[in-house]
Amino acid sequence: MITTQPPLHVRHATHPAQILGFDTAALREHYLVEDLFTPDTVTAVLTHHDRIVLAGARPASGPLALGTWPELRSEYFLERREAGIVNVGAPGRITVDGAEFELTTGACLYAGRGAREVVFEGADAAFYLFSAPAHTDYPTTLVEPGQGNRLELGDQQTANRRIIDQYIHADGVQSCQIVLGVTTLHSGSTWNTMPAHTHDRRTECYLYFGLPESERVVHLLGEPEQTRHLLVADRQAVISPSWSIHSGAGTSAYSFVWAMAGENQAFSDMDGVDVQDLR
Ligand SMILES: O=C[C@H](O)[C@@H](O)CC(=O)C(=O)O
Ligand SMILES: [Zn+2]
Repeated sequence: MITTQPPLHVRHATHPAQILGFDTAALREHYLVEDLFTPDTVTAVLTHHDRIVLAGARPASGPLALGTWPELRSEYFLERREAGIVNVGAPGRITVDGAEFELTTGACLYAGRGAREVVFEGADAAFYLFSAPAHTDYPTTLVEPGQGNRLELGDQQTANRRIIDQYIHADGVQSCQIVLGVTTLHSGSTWNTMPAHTHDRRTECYLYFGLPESERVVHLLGEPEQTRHLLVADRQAVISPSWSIHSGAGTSAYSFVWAMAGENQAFSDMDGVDVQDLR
């Protein structure tokens, strides 16, 4: 069993006034998460925005165990936390306290508070984990790709035709805080989440995947009236504080895992912004 785990990268929360003075490097340092998927390693970032932990696990040459980090002051990672995990690589397996779950590409596993041992397997699997503090235990549950609640949004005319699969949400797999799903763009569409929105009660993170290596997503962030952008590659994540829009246009079609945590789980609790009001 491999348990390679570099130190937890801790990122402090930021105020919307700060982003106005950030140059490209500072924007990337605060909001972009690169290099989550190092072979035989669990890599993690803690953001103080809603105390979310983002992690990547790549069990390349054997089973890889999820450990904890000293900053969490916990005996094991899920002692006071829950996690939503999506496989963004080739099929693999996750074993949670002895129970085995096979995850095909795009499958989602909810691991509830109290699960002591989480082990990842699959030479070409790549597991993306989104975790938030939890106040009670909910059962560990697998959702096959496309088996959540499916929404068809957007239009080919506005280049934003996309499928939103909701997996962990109020009417689906139960959780304390996490709301999570996968959005997939139809071929020829480029825009996600346009018209854009904020939701002051939750932090949201996107993990882009299925994007060819030579392509990029131009991801918009910041307050709606003063936006900034990041150029994002495959398997990179973006942290959007509650005050930030989160929307992107790819140079080709792509998918992304969107996941939120905070005050409520109401998916429709968003403050929409008209396209012409963005700056
Ligand atoms: O709060 C919800 C999230 O931003 C995403 O679900 C939006 C999304 O996937 C999309 O519109 O493409
Ligand atoms: Zn959102």
